[in-house]
Amino acid sequence: MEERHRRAWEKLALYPLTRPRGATGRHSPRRRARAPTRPAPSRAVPLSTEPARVDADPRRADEIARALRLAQEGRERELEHALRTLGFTRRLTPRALAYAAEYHAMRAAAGEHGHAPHAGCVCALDGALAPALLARARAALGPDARFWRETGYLGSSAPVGYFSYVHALSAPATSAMDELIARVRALIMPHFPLVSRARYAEWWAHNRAHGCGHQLHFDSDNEGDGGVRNPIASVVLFLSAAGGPTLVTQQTLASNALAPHGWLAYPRENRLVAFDGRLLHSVVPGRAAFATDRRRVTVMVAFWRDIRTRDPPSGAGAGAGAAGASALGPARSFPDPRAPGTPAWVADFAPLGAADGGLSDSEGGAGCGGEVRVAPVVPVRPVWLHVQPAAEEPGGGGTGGQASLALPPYDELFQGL
Ligand SMILES: O=C(O)CCC(=O)C(=O)O
Ligand SMILES: [Fe+2]
Repeated sequence: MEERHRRAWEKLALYPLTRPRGATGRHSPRRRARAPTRPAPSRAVPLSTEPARVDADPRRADEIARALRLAQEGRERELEHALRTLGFTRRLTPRALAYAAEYHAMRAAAGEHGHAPHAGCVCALDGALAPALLARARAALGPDARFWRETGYLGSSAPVGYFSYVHALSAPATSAMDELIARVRALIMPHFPLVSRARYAEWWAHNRAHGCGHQLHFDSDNEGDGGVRNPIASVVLFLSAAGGPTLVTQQTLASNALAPHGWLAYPRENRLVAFDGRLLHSVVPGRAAFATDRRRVTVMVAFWRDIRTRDPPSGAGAGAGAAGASALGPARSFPDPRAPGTPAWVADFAPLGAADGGLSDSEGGAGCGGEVRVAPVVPVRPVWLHVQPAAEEPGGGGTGGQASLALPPYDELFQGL
């Protein structure tokens, strides 16, 4: 791979985000692969089902939004033309961008063979949290939870960047988030045994409009500053069933090629999707055909053997607002509910305790009520198609060829955002 391409892909990992509004990924726009053309997403909170705009140039953003519509509607020929004009050379397969409803996607996938097995890469489980813990998680982080406004994730005119909280796994559970983390960890341990060596969990959350996606990215410590480091495993826990699926590909930062294989995991309340923390992943923008006013709310948990907690100098509060905004950032300690100045939302994370089925034993596994079931992930292969050069434009309705897997510059990939 050419060195400049390598650097662009590495920058991608320097990019963890909160993009409530923009729908980019865990990565701050200023660190995107091609910052001049992909600046900060608009601060406007997407409250509609409109796809998010992530391009600074409003005309280009409009054209990308139009291309997404073409992709979602299967208008291949117009799409190819639009993408060529925009300078994209590869595009996500219609399997992803025009994803079918989950049932149909599963049926279609079931008839195919030769997909990469997903074991060790990704797994999905339904019924992840016991009812009491799910209710607590929804009260604390559900679509209408005060967390979103108090932190400034939603409704704030001042930008709030990526922010996350770190919990030591050896410490006793003092919050519902500790209980959630213990539960999630116990559930994914059989699928990702290295998680048994994790000593910390980092969590963050997203609350997006249906049409908002999240760009392909690698989860990384401290937004990749000081070197990219991936977690052992990352988990997406759905608190609602809106928006597009999570796409996990087999590509890692060390890959010299685009991944041929990927998997789609569909949003469903209380579904957990866990994947190897090295893998490139994204959120596909929700299809207009399935539009809903409901929001796509997810809690992410990354498991780390080591991660440094990065607390601001004491005195700063833990929320947004005049005094507290500076306290938000990557890898903070979870606020102490008794500390002066702790924002009100922290109280929503009061622990359930064993009696309520929160953390019912040291593994958070037994007695949690409800049945946990393996949920489907839909294999996607190929992940990428070529945007045909003009001379080779297909006679119409072409599907584009499977893309050569040589790693192109990140910004040549059309992801619908
Ligand atoms: O919400 C999702 O499905 C995944 C989000 C994600 O990858 C992230 O926030 O790092
Ligand atoms: Fe991520």
